[in-house]
Amino acid sequence: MTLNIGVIGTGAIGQDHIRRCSFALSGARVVAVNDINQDQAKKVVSDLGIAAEVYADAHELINAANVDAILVTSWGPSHEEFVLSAIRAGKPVFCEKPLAVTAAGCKNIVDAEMAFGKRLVQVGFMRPYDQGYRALKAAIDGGRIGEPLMIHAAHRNARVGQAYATDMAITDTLIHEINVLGWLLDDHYVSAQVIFPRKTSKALAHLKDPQIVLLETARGTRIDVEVFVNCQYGYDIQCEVVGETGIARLPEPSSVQLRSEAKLSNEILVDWKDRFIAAYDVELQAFIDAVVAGRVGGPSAWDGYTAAVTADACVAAQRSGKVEPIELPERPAFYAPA
Ligand SMILES: NC(=O)c1ccc[n+]([C@@H]2O[C@H](COP(=O)([O-])OP(=O)(O)OC[C@H]3O[C@@H](n4cnc5c(N)ncnc54)[C@H](O)[C@@H]3O)[C@@H](O)[C@H]2O)c1
Ligand SMILES: O[C@H]1[C@H](O)[C@@H](O)[C@H](O)[C@@H](O)[C@H]1O
Repeated sequence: MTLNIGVIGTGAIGQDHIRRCSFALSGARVVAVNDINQDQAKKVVSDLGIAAEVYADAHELINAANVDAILVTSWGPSHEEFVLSAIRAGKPVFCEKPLAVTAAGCKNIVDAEMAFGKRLVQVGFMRPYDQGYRALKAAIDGGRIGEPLMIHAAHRNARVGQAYATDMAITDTLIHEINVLGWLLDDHYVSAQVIFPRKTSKALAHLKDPQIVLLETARGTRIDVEVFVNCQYGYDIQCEVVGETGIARLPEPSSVQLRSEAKLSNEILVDWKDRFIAAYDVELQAFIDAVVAGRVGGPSAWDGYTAAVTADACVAAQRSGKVEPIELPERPAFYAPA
């Protein structure tokens, strides 16, 4: 069976996912697209040369008889509406992060999915599909470094645009660490604090950059994450786990090591699309395969919700300067790992 996919949002990652569903992955094709910028949606379809219908209305796309599953890749604030609409239609939906821009919005999705009675939602947290993070988790779970005590992490973007605000360092950027570090440790967060070091002159006036986020997990592991979104030099993701008997470090993406002009050097990537290209392929192929097999797996709406609750506490910590508690409700049996 070929899965017929409808895509809402044909911006940067929407185009990337349409391309991979159409040309890189197997078992699916994109038959419908929508964007509030209809000209852009039309251009994407024509540039890629795919036979997809351009819908003026996202809800019509969701309910179209020939659309089996939905990808939501529009702006964050529109995600909740489209995911709820997909659940109402009983269709599997892959939603890019964030699942919704508020914890309350994510909870609405969790409630709707539980009321439907079957998992339909996969959230686009791709890092657990990255080979490097998987190797790191295998080292931790295999007891190679003893119990994890601390994590030192960094999430650096070369630069961000005018629309990027101080709280987006949490809701748009740190959200990946919130997800992947919880998954790495199989633990959840109990408190957050945010510290603002000296501000870089490369950030726009309204943005506090860099930031250091301190997280504490239920088992007492302490995590520091440097979020630095105008670092200039590249897209750089670092993660070092300090355990009782050793240290495990996220591998660098592979690149040719050059000995040239009296220098030993490796290239650093600059674009998130390249850094996680394989992880995006694996996560979307997993979604397609699962839906074809009649189920949905991967990061769940509950994962999206708990990430949002944690992010809310971090944003509160940005504003208060204090250590903010994180209170998570018990995970419902509905979302127990398979
Ligand atoms: N997993 C990742 O690593 C990753 C990477 C990039 C972006 N994202 C997420 O993907 C989403 C999109 O990001 P992007 O970088 O592609 O942004 P973008 O601005 O390039 O594209 C967003 C698109 O959504 C469209 N849009 C906005 N509101 C809409 C609506 N109501 N209905 C239909 N279309 C609408 C816009 O016109 C635009 O074309 C964001 O939530 C972002 O956080 C995730
Ligand atoms: O939407 C993007 C994307 O999620 C990237 O992975 C992250 O590094 C950026 O900070 C964020 O703006």
